[in-house]
Amino acid sequence: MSDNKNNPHRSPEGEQDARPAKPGDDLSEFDYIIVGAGSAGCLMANRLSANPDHRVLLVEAGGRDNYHWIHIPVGYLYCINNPRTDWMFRTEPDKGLNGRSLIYPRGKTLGGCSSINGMIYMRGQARDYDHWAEVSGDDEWRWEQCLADFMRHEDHALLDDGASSDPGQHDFHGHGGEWRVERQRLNWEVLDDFAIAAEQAGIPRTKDFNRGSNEGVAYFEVNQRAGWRWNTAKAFLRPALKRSNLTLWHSTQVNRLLFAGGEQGMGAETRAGTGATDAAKQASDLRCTGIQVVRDGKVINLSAKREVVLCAGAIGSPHLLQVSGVGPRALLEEHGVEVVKDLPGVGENLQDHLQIRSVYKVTNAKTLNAMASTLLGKMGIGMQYLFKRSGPMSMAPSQLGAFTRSSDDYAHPNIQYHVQPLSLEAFGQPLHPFPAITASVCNLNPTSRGTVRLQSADPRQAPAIAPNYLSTDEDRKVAADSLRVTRRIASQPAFARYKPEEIKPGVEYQTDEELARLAGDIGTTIFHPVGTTRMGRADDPMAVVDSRLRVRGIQGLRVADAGIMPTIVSGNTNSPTLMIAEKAAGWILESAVGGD
Ligand SMILES: Cc1cc2nc3c(=O)[nH]c(=O)nc-3n(C[C@H](O)[C@H](O)[C@H](O)COP(=O)(O)OP(=O)(O)OC[C@H]3O[C@@H](n4cnc5c(N)ncnc54)[C@H](O)[C@@H]3O)c2cc1C
Repeated sequence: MSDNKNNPHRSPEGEQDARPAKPGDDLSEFDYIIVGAGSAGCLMANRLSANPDHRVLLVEAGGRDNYHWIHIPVGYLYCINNPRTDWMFRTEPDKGLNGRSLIYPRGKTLGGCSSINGMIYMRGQARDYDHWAEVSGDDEWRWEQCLADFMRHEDHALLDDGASSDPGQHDFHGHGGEWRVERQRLNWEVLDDFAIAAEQAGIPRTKDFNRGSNEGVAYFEVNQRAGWRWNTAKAFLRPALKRSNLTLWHSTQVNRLLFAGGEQGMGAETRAGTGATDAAKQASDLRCTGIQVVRDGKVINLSAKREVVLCAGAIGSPHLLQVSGVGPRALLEEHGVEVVKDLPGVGENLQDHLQIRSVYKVTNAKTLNAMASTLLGKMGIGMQYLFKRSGPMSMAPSQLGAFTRSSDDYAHPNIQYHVQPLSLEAFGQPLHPFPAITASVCNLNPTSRGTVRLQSADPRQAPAIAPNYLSTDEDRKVAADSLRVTRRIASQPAFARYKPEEIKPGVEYQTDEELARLAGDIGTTIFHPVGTTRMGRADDPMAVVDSRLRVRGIQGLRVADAGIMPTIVSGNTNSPTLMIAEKAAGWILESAVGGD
């Protein structure tokens, strides 16, 4: 292909990502094709391309991560709900939220959600991973094994000097990897006192949330480097792009997966029936052979000799599977999609953390509301960042964290706090004109389950996202109890000097029923959708992937992103997703060596 415009190795936006073809290269054939350059996809591209013999293509729907607000931490506020960086999804009206529909941010740029997220470094609890091992029947998912994969790519700032006064730091943290973890660069007196109040309310101080039990209160650690956001594009992708065997196509949406084989060729299962013998035959025959993209108005098919790896996230991966004919038969047929493989679990089992944001108006306190309300204040904030890379512009939106129990019914922490020195009516709205803090609390282990379902056979049309929040009695009870825990903390002596006034949800509401309804009024996503392509044992009909993340009944296809979590982790989901990708990459490379 001499015409660069039609050369699939050329990025649509310029030369930077183009890779010169070597003589004899088939320009449409790779060993591995990775769909999505988000949190998982960037790590995956790095690992698979480390062997120069592997030709790897990474395809991302969003553009480059060259928007300044991606890199300045506070810019999070400007990346959410911005079509330059966000898919701009909305949820279906949700009964548990009293009929409200939420904006549902998902990163659409290199780095994916890691380019627009809150940067909190959190692994969850050991019991989360031990549970995955039980559900999947594979001890590789036990906490000890997962810990090794967390540490494999970690670069913890407390180990920068080669030693730490805390010996535990070496046992639980890595250094020299790509994924930078630092302490935050500012603190707030009002949050310091909130932490003391939490202690007075019975939540112990912790020095590290990431050793298997995150119980306690502390400032979060963040994925930043010297005051800049550290997204996965910078960490994993940029260094790998120097390799001539890695090709990146950004601004290119994958429209569907391509298949071959099965009982009667592509789409066999629809025609061949679903008897056990057929299923066994398809399991050995049906193969994902590549992807289809549209570039410059042209349909291009690209083939993967070894594997296609889906890293399109908990919304993008099930949607792509469904429009490609892999999903619940009835749903696909309803939308006129030919069934390639009837997998009822695709798009089911959506889990998310619902944050319930209590707002306390305070007096005698410095908060961002007041600082950012005057021109002088704004200039001061700008100067602090310019000269010291600190101050509110370096700020992760949630600074102080706490993990505790909503009631004595729980043997382990089942709620998480994100405490912010600011308040607003809703994301995208201005800060309140009075000093206030927000104590956001979420149920870490919700029992409500939602769905992601295609609405059309056209891959460009967004799927219907229905989280189904607060749809179980247990979740409504935890919501009510967690609001009571918030009140208990705010009423402790250490916080009294701020004369906290609960303006949301409002002290007049006290019963379980009232509080659960209010949780529905003020609850919103904390941006952690997972579970929609979940892993499980062979006899689990709703499992989409096996414990090594291979899509059931289809060769050459894996999912390695947040969607594979059978149950949501008890904490933020970004670094657990990287751990998943790290494991998956290891298995993919092992298969390559074994000729699998
Ligand atoms: C606003 C926000 C705040 C958050 N805060 C935190 C936090 O502080 N800490 C934390 O741990 N977690 C946080 N999270 C969650 C965390 O970032 C995600 O769980 C994690 O990034 C998911 O990674 P992923 O690889 O599964 O998906 P993503 O990072 O979403 O990557 C998927 C990629 O695939 C691309 N894609 C999708 N479909 C296609 C297609 N058809 N063709 C080509 N490309 C496609 C997308 O554009 C995207 O780049 C937050 C998330 C958001 C949105």
